[in-house]
Amino acid sequence: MGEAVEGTVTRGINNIYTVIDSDGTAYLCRIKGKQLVQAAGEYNPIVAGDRVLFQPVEGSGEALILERLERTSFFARWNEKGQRNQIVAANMDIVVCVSSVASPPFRPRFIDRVIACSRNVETVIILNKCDIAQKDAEAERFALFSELGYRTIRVSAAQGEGLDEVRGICHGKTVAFIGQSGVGKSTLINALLDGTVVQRTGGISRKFDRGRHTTNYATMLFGKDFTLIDTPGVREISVPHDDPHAIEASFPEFASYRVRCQFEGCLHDEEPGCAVRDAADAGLIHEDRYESYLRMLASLEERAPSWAVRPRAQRNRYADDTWDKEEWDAHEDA
Ligand SMILES: Nc1nc2c(ncn2[C@@H]2O[C@H](COP(=O)(O)OP(=O)(O)OP(=O)(O)O)[C@@H](O)[C@H]2O)c(=O)[nH]1
Ligand SMILES: [Zn+2]
Repeated sequence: MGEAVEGTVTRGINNIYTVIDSDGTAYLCRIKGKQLVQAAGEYNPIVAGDRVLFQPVEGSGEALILERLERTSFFARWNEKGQRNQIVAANMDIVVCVSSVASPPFRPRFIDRVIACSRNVETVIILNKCDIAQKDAEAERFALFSELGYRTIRVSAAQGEGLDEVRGICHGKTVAFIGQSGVGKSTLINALLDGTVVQRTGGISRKFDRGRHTTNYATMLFGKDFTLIDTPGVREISVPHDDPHAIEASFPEFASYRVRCQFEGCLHDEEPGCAVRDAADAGLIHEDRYESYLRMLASLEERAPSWAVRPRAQRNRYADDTWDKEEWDAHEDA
């Protein structure tokens, strides 16, 4: 066994992970002892972008992963089938949400959810297929994102419009691309890489790559001066089950009102004296954004697994002022 070294996971397929070391040498890895202490009870222990400590088996090109290092950021979603939170990619500098003017139809609430699933990382919003005419109401809802402080870029991947601006934000960064199926994410990524993808995974990983898996897992791709994490296109996205306040944090327009809510820890639904709801009623917060927020909150309620703290239960605790931090922590640990 060689010495343990740090590396970056470029992808994982069926418990076989490709990890590159600081020289760019690729190793095929399994997890030592089948389970990582850091990942007990998680849907998937390691994803593209993870930093790991691994131990090469000399001369074999293979290695064992010993430890997952702490993530600086991640993209998480609720996996309906697995009934668990699923980390899709980790340690990215930017999440790019790719949406489209049409086919599939523009869905701003999908974008809202992508923002809520992006943890500790900036979300940049791309509107693709701008060669197709957009309805005024949809253009206005899209423009709202930049008014709220998000970077937005209008592109046509097919016609090459806006790509330089996308390259500009990717420069020197690791950028994860998330999008609904059909928005043109692959077309966009191919255009960005423009045939310049630096193949760093080596030939060895191909023997494990049976093709059909490739679109089900996130994969790191190396461009000339940026790194992309391509993620599978999805039809739906649900926010992860964790502290409901994490969702609220993805609505920056609530910030100036929430401090005036009657209850500390208000989730801005039916609580008495909610300043956020009042602001939405008065048209100071865009009604569709508020509705989008309420739906995310409701999804935590309706689809909550047994271990999750339900927002309503939490609100009731606030309301009668018997909120118990220790109880919350116990749920979190379970
Ligand atoms: N009009 C127009 N069509 C585009 C544009 N970009 C992509 N398309 C088309 O949209 C369709 C879907 O493109 P893909 O790149 O395969 O979409 P995707 O998001 O990778 O889809 P998944 O593989 O399902 O995740 C294709 O028919 C593309 O030709 C664009 O800028 N304008
Ligand atoms: Zn409130």
